[in-house]
Amino acid sequence: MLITLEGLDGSGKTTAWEALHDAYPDAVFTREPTESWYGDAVYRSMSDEDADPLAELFLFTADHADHLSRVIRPALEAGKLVVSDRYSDSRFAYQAATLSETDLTRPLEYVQGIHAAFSRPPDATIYLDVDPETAAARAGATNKFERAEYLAAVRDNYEELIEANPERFVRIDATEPPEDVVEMVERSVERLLRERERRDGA
Ligand SMILES: Nc1ncnc2c1ncn2[C@@H]1O[C@H](COP(=O)(O)OP(=O)(O)OP(=O)(O)O)[C@@H](O)[C@H]1O
Ligand SMILES: Cc1cn([C@H]2C[C@H](O)[C@@H](COP(=O)(O)O)O2)c(=O)[nH]c1=O
Repeated sequence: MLITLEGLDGSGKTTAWEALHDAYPDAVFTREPTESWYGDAVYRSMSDEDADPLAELFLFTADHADHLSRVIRPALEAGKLVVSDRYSDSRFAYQAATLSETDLTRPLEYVQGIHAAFSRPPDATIYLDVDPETAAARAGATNKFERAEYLAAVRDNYEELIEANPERFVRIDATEPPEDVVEMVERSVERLLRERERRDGA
């Protein structure tokens, strides 16, 4: 089963992802951008204020393709639980926001269309919901995406994704204290695994 953690920068994904390690020692914990050379290229693009948005989308997408073939698909084929800190929804939400400043029409559909041909959608996605101002303040503007105005557009895209796939997303109020957010995430994962077991056994 593939569970992803999504949300704005600073929403607390990594805090929750780390907390889950103890509860699920046999699971595969992974993240995007990855630590491969494709991931390095992504970080290089993120540090360039003038990076071409379309070129940047394809760097992120190349990193995802490598992540899928090297980590995600083998782990799922081995029957593992996989928990990924960011995954394809990050591209849909972030790069669609970046591409909205170009001539490309319907960027959200465009980015989803690129993935449809080769990606593997998550079975469930935990969305840590936080307002853009809190997100930007927590994240500390360490990259060009961590600005409240841009994050507001990213959040609108996440909302569109949730509206289109309500059964896949679990929304958690990430403005609550960290220990409460972690507990809500842990309970959600427990419930998702129980439901999965019930479905598989039926
Ligand atoms: N619920 C919370 N309330 C207040 N601060 C929090 C909360 N969750 C996380 N933080 C703090 O916000 C900062 C970012 O947290 P974290 O790295 O977990 O977020 P993230 O979603 O993974 O961010 P990014 O996408 O930028 O990596 C950290 O300093 C963390 O301690
Ligand atoms: C996977 C992915 C990530 N991003 C952005 C979102 C964040 O600003 C950074 C990743 O930073 P982190 O602190 O290491 O989580 O990258 C993106 O724009 N598109 C993506 O697909």
